[in-house]
Amino acid sequence: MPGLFSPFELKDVTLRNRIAVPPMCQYSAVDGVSNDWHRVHYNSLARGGAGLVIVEATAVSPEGRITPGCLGLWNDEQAEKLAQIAREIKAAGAIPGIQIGHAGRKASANLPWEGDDHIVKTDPRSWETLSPSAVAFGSNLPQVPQEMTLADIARVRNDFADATRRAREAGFEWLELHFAHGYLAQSFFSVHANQRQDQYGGNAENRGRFLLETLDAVRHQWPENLPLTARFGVIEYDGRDEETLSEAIDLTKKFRANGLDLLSVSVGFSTPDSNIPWGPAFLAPVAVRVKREANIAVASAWGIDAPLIANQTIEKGELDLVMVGKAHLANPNWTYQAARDLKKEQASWVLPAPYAHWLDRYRVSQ
Ligand SMILES: Cc1cc2c(cc1C)N(C[C@H](O)[C@H](O)[C@H](O)COP(=O)(O)O)c1[nH]c(=O)[nH]c(=O)c1N2
Ligand SMILES: CC(=O)[C@H]1CCCN(Cc2ccccc2)C1
Repeated sequence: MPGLFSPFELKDVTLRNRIAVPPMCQYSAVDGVSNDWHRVHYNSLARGGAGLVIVEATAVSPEGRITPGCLGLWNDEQAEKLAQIAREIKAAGAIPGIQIGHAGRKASANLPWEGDDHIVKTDPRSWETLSPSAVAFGSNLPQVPQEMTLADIARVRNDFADATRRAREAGFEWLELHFAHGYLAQSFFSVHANQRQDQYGGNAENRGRFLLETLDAVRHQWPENLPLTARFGVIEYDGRDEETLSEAIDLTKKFRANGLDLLSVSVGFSTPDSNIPWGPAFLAPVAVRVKREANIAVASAWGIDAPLIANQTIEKGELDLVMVGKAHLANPNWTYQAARDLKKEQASWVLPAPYAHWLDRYRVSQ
């Protein structure tokens, strides 16, 4: 059986295969509440056969959203609606995951297809953004954020803990902290964004403090028997990569010692002046290095959407989980297609009976 279709056990959770749908914002919420768009979207992905479906970046507070269309988990109405999605993902045979985060200085932005830039301050939809320091990201996100006070830091940390409790009560079985992509937690770790002089800034230990403290607050709310994971930007492609990677691996070892079960390895996106080597599976070698040096289970994404390559990364023991993003937007049944490409004929292994029964028996086309 191809490694890609072998089960994956982590704590008390077993994924039916090594394929995950990573979080992908839908920018379709109102006041952070999910609706039928999200229900149909996540149901179709779960029915497509992936082992794990992670609900998109869900903000721990209103100002933590990237755009006004982002999901939130700061109130009970949002949690109730998301609970239905968690139930439906599970009913389709996938594990329901959710990513929680805070957008930091990248918040208060227009939808990607409506500019992907900061909402002008005179627009009533805009809000003040927060970050470790009053340093703007730049480029399409020029707004200078407010430097967080120690009280702000404590509040946001508690928001993460509250959102974790709601995620658990909503029935999610896999939690991913958004510590990547230039958002708030990544900004604390970033030398570009964090110029604080207090215990949250300066050396790598201080720049990792917010992430570790948040992990600790979350761990006390999340069940010991369910996977607690984080997506973390371990490299910026900003000319400082060896240092960033080394610091990131050290911090990942601390994450693991403090209860993290898996790291979803990603890019920092902390500066517009980066030189990302876009290409098929470009990040896989970095993920392998994190896995080996930090000795933690890893998932990775970024162009790992050719079944043969995806299968290879699992069979060579490089990755534990492959995250297939945009390819799932093009084809929610990507997992079934991968099973066919890898000559794993039994569709019933990846599709629900109403589809698989007929595909197993009466497929006339190739
Ligand atoms: C529309 C959309 C929306 C999102 C994303 C991407 C896209 C295309 N990505 C990144 C995504 O999870 C994945 O890491 C990248 O797309 C790279 O993987 P692929 O090359 O697409 O398989 C993303 N990542 C994340 O950690 N949280 C998120 O909510 C989102 N949202
Ligand atoms: C929320 C989040 O992490 C997402 C939002 C959309 C852009 N994502 C990052 C991305 C950059 C380039 C291509 C695809 C994805 C990050």
